[in-house]
Amino acid sequence: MGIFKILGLILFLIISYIAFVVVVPPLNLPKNIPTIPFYVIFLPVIFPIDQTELYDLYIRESMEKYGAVKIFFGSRWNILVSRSEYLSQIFKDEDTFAKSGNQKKIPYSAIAAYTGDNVISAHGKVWRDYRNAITKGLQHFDDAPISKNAKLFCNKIKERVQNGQVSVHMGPLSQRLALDNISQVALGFDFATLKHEKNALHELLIHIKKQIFHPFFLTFPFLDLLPIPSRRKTFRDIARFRGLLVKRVQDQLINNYKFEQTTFAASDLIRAHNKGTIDYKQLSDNIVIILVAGHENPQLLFNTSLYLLAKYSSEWQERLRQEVKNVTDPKALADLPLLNAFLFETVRMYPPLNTIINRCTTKVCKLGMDIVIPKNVYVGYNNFGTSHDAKNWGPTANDFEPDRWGSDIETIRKNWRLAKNRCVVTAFHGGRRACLGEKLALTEMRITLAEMLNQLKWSLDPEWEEKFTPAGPLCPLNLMLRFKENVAK
Ligand code: HEM
Repeated sequence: MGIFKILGLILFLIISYIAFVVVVPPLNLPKNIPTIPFYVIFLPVIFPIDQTELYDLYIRESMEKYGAVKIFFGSRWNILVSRSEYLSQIFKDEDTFAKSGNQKKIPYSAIAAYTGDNVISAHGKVWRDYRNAITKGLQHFDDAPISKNAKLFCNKIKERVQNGQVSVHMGPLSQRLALDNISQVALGFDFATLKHEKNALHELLIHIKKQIFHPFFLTFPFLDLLPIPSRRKTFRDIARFRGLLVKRVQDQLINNYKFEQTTFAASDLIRAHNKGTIDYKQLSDNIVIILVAGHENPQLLFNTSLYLLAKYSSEWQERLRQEVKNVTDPKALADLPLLNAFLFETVRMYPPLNTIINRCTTKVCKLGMDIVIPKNVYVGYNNFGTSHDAKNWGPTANDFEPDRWGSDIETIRKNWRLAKNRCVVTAFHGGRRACLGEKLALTEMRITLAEMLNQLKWSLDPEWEEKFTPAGPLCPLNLMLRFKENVAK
């Protein structure tokens, strides 16, 4: 056999192997749940379809019938769950469905280099050490910077309106707001992107995020193992960003010992580092994750809230405007029925983190009564599926109806707690691993939306195509809004 024939045969075998691994789930995965065809996950790359449409067309029926499906994602076959009973089991049985984030799943990838080993993805004692360090700072915080930033944010929009800008692209502006909020509330320094249009750290962040969340490398992370020059540069840029970020915290809190007198989450992390509970890399990883989770997730929810208030402007924007107009104490916003029902419904309709696959089975186990899952299988959850399932939410599951939460604040709060406890809204996870930033994120929403409702009126730009993101975080895609000043204050 000639050399070309041998090479051809080897190539054929490699391609067949890859095709077999991608096209067909491993034979040991449970047979009694459906398989979503492997190509489904690639459709948004080829066609203009968003993830809510993708879910409705290709996943919903199987998911609602069986509560779990097999799905190809991140170079492997996973089990994706949306039935509340299964979620409740996964959230409770931490030891069997152990957290296994990117640092374990794809340690060689750019995304793992970015966020490292942190409180969201760690497991066991390491996780407890991280969580103990940051809980207090994220639960008890000063909301004054949020109010100040909300005013700066409104001024930025007004400037654009006064300069004749017809519509505003909300993504970049809301990222500035979210970065300034989390850096001032939890990390003890000011990112200052609202004050300074040009901001080197912000520009570097935008640049590396584009590289990290490149759909191709996210789908095939093993490509990060190859010596591709542009990807090597991405790794260097990530290291530079992390170094600069930690230096900002260091200059602001460590070098002048300010961490000793402050209660920022970052101050507690520094104390844990000084006591030897965590090492320098763990300190850096957790500073990075506070910035990442602490700005991206509220930014998504904020954009979705603005979108829904624009879409239902005559009803919801006006009702909320009336409700907030005489409230002067930001803390009192937490007691307003309409504002809170609106926010809970927004989270239900469009959970900012839609699909999360970061748990790995530590042994052969049973999900529910009869889905047998082998060891070392990644299991994730689909928040959109859970909160749009008629079994959980009745025939109006797909409709935006804030009134479903109740009409007085006690009932609304009770229903929110119940929805989380019953795992029919899992947007903030639940149980021991529940999101530590829920209170902070909702405070940001209330304060900023109230400020905006008082100062501005907005509508959807008629040119904007009403679509959500194709994959990953869920929010309106490239949202464009038109603003005018609220003169009848
Ligand atoms: C709308 C905003 C937010 C949403 C929807 C959200 C959602 C979530 C979700 C789904 C998880 C669990 C992730 C998983 O299963 O692996 C989580 C965990 C976490 N979130 Fe958030 N989050 C938000 C805002 C924030 C903010 C502002 C912070 C502040 C830093 C934050 C900090 C955390 C932390 C520390 C955890 C890990 C908790 C643990 O495992 O012990 N989140 N969040």
